[in-house]
Amino acid sequence: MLETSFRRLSFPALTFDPATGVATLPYALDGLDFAETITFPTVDGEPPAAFHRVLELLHLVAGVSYFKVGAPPEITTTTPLSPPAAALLDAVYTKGMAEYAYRNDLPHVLSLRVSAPAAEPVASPVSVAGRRPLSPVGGGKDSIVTLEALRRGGLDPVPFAINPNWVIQSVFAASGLAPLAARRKIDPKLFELNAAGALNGHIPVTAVNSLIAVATAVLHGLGPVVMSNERSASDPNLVWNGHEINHQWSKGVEAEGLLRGALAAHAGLADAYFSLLRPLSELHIARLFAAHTAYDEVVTSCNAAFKLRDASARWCGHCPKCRFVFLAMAPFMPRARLVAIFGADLLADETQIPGYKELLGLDGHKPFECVGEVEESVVALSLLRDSAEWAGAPVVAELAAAVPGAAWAAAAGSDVFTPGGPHYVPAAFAELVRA
Ligand SMILES: CC(=O)N[C@H]1[C@@H](OP(=O)(O)OP(=O)(O)OC[C@H]2O[C@@H](n3ccc(=O)[nH]c3=O)[C@H](O)[C@@H]2O)O[C@H](CO)[C@@H](O)[C@@H]1O[C@H](C)C(=O)N[C@@H](C)C(=O)N[C@@H](CCC(=O)O)C(=O)O
Ligand SMILES: Nc1ncnc2c1ncn2[C@@H]1O[C@H](COP(=O)(O)OP(=O)(O)OP(=O)(O)O)[C@@H](O)[C@H]1O
Repeated sequence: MLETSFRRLSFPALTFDPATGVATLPYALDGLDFAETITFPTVDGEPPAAFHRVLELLHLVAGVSYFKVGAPPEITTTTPLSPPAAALLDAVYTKGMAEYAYRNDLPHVLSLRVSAPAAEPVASPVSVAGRRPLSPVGGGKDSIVTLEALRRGGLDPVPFAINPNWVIQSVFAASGLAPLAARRKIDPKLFELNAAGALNGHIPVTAVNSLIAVATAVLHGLGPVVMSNERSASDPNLVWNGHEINHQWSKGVEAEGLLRGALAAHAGLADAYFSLLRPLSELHIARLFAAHTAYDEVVTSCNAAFKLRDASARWCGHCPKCRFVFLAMAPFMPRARLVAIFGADLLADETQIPGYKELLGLDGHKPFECVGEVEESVVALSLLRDSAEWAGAPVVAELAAAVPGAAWAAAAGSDVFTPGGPHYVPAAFAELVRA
């Protein structure tokens, strides 16, 4: 039984104006019309054919924001799709929308299919691996580690962001590299509908950002888009009705493989997208970040700083991501430096204990946030328990007493500092984050 009266999401033709760089992506949810605009940094001349093909994928993927107003059972496009492109779309609307389906109790979303005419995949995709990489910057520690690794490897990366706020602009400035930026404007009608109580929820935003980044790279004749998505992004938060629910699905390795396949088959682009940090744990990335002090005054991983409205200035200090990143960085930097970065000492604040218990697997499930695995939190705590600087911090002391012996034993044998797991990092890049 469907809980929605909407029948179909469809995709009227998109347009692109090379003079202004504006792509207009229209959507129709039964009688409701929406249009999202993306303003790309312009270049002289006509864009390559591959750019239009990437825009087609972007148009279809970015429809998730409008789909979620009604969760219609039909999603229909007239754009012909080869099997790899269709596989990406099906997964984005089901696995990418799984948290939305779970929270709104809409199980039909988990088995939707995107209806499209069939197409043949591009026969011989062309590799872009040898060109300058585009390095998306999210304002947090991960993309700083990637940017600096690419720079150290002599690859001359171009930093890139969508709607860079002051945090991201400050990261650009601290890097000293010349960036590119795109503007994304969601149809304001969506916010009016949300305010009026429409269905709402999480969307796989990294899939949208990734395709905007690839389109920008193609437009500017650049090479691979090098993401900063870590190993634990692939792990689900929970299982519901037999389906994995992963808040970070479009940051995970399955989405990465599907996007690569769709870019090759639909746009003829090989090696156009990968995550440099995929083999690494969050804790490992935090250790690498500690070597870069130039970003301390600006680095911000807290999602509250990236809201479209009422964003916090930097770290809010009371969300799961703030708690996790504080814990992950603490073993690798002096306490005074960490407190200066966050503007607070979260491990001295006993009100944080219930939130830390969730991260340590002592309560509830892994929060719907970008946080590492329980094992990473336990390993970080074990390092702090043995540290002269941190062992006496009230939160460390109380948590250390609460963690059971079996968890300490698992942490002792943990592989969190051993790169591993499935990844798409090309051989030429693999050594960059080993140092
Ligand atoms: C910043 C944030 O975490 N936002 C999530 C939050 O939305 P909120 O209403 O608090 O603020 P806004 O982000 O300003 O959104 C306003 C409304 O607009 C909708 N919307 C936004 C972006 C978009 O691309 N499409 C949209 O429809 C949004 O739904 C709001 O109604 O809660 C929302 C509901 O759960 C989340 O959808 C918002 O998440 C943003 C899309 C976002 O950018 N989140 C990332 C920080 C994020 O969660 N990243 C994940 C990776 C997820 C993935 O698979 O890619 C992570 O890093 O773990
Ligand atoms: N506004 C944006 N523009 C371009 N890329 C973005 C943007 N926001 C996030 N990203 C990219 O999406 C991926 C996931 O973002 P995420 O927020 O996890 O990374 P981060 O900000 O680098 O680090 P942290 O995990 O510490 O917040 C990263 O590759 C990041 O560079």
